[in-house]
Amino acid sequence: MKSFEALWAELAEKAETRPEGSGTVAELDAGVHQIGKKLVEEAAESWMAAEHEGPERTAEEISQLLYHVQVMMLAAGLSLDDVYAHL
Ligand SMILES: N=c1c2ncn([C@@H]3O[C@H](COP(=O)(O)OP(=O)(O)OP(=O)(O)O)[C@@H](O)[C@H]3O)c2ncn1[C@@H]1O[C@H](COP(=O)(O)O)[C@@H](O)[C@H]1O
Repeated sequence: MKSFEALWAELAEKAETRPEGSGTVAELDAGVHQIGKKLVEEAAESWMAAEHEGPERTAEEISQLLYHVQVMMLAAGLSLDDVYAHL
């Protein structure tokens, strides 16, 4: 099982090393506008799953939302601490 911090470490390394075939690298190259659309889409899908589809689908959609949050953080040049400072 992967934690939020472990996923962050993995994505930050991919952003740095830009391996071939990485969806994260492709998303970062697509830019903040495209990442924002995915973020909103996954937020809406999380909401719909919570309202209509049960806990397992909701967890799946929220995991995708967390992934896109991290991609947006990378695109915005933020660190975990930059965000944690506001929690
Ligand atoms: N956790 C994720 C992750 N969550 C979501 N996504 C992406 O977000 C997309 C989800 O968008 P969609 O809603 O269109 O997907 P869908 O297939 O229609 O699924 P549903 O929403 O309908 O359930 C997926 O197809 C992936 O491209 C993710 N892409 C990658 N990761 C992890 O990130 C790491 C790095 O991945 P790469 O950069 O691709 O190597 C790996 O550990 C991956 O497991």
